[in-house]
Amino acid sequence: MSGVSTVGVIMGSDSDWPTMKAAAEVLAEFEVPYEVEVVSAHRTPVKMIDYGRAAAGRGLKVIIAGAGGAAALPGMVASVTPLPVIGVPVPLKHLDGIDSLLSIVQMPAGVPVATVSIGNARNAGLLAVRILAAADRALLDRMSAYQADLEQLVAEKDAALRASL
Ligand SMILES: Nc1c(C(=O)O)ncn1[C@@H]1O[C@H](COP(=O)(O)O)[C@@H](O)[C@H]1O
Repeated sequence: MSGVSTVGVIMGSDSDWPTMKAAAEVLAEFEVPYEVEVVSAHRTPVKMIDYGRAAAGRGLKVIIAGAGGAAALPGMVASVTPLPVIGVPVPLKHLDGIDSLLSIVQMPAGVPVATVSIGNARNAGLLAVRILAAADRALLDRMSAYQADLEQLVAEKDAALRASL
């Protein structure tokens, strides 16, 4: 992951990585340069503000931010960067991620954070690719091919299911 990254994947704790790595995997699949870093609004507030303020200037185009529990990170980062931020609610032992989901999705007007479903970091990666693809014809074509593959996969599973009846 050397050179200029296009997507920043950040998370409140290293313990979020088992959930968040799915976002990194998608970015790798689509050959989108990305970086990964632990940044916490609660535990490392100065680092979080520095990261958010510097992100666009460093060449990042999208930030994916995952956090569990009282998930301030996605919204706080969104407040200090003009870049699109995608929040991933990370499910923890208590409350199953509902707390995180509500923390991320209930942003005040003026500071948007795109929110994916609980634990669905793969969709965060795919959404980041779509945002980038809006201004990148080659990436747009790859996203269309991915969608066609998905459709094909469902058709094959449907055929296999009906053949087993
Ligand atoms: N929600 C936040 C923030 C934040 O929003 O700034 N910083 C850490 N955390 C979350 O705390 C949980 C437990 O962290 P530990 O496993 O390190 O105790 C993690 O899911 C993390 O995202």
